[in-house]
Amino acid sequence: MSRPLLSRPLLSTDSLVKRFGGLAATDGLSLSVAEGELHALIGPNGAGKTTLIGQLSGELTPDSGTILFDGRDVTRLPVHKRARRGLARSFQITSIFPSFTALDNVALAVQAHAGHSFRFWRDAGRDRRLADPARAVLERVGLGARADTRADALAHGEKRQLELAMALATGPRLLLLDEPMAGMGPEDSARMVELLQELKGGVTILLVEHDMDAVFALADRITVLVRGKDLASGTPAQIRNDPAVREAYLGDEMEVA
Ligand SMILES: Nc1ncnc2c1ncn2[C@@H]1O[C@H](COP(=O)(O)OP(=O)(O)OP(=O)(O)O)[C@@H](O)[C@H]1O
Repeated sequence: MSRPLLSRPLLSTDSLVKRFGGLAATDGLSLSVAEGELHALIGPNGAGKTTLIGQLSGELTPDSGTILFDGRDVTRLPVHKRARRGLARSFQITSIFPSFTALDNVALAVQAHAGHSFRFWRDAGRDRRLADPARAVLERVGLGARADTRADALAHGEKRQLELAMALATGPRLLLLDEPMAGMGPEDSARMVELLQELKGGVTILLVEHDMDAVFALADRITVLVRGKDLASGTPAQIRNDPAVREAYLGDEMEVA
């Protein structure tokens, strides 16, 4: 049974196309993400998931088609203007300042979003207007006890939690998460699933993830991308039972989901 979208989608694409030379990495894709849902995007390597996220965040410009966010056309809007409107991509670990504490890193993200022009940005964590909300976000992702630890002393899983905290600190309405479990062991993955479970509903999430157990545990809806096209979209149960999906992609992996 398909779940109707109760409201207009928070994010949608219409006939989106992105080519790299002769290859259509995004090939006429129309996708919609409803407010409040956790929508997972899966597909084999090279299916075009990262390319799509890049276009949604504004790092890549589509060749044609449109992207609507909250009813407005953002197709040509730069990254920072989309972020201002609440469309945020989780920061990559490379954007963490390694010699700063977890708190300072999050405080800087709060500051960047608030648009304050503080002069001493190295001391962002000492300004209570930044530190208080930053601490709250660190608590939310389970890093409260690590606030004063330098980022480079955090374990890999904690760094990914920190990235998530930095994205949440910008107060997004929709979070784009590109493989948040990548490189994690089973314990950290389980912790991240728990964390996303807690965030679900409060913020709309578009999740790209290869970990099928995580995807099927978390997603309200799943879109399967193959060669830049939407092979199938639906609830986890619909996707699990879709013969075209099983044939084209999931095969045996579905047995464990
Ligand atoms: N900058 C680029 N220049 C040329 N080709 C690219 C570029 N970025 C991506 N591609 C190609 O576009 C296709 C889609 O790549 P993309 O990284 O979006 O897939 P993906 O689904 O994210 O894959 P993976 O699961 O392996 O991360 C691939 O064939 C890839 O080689």
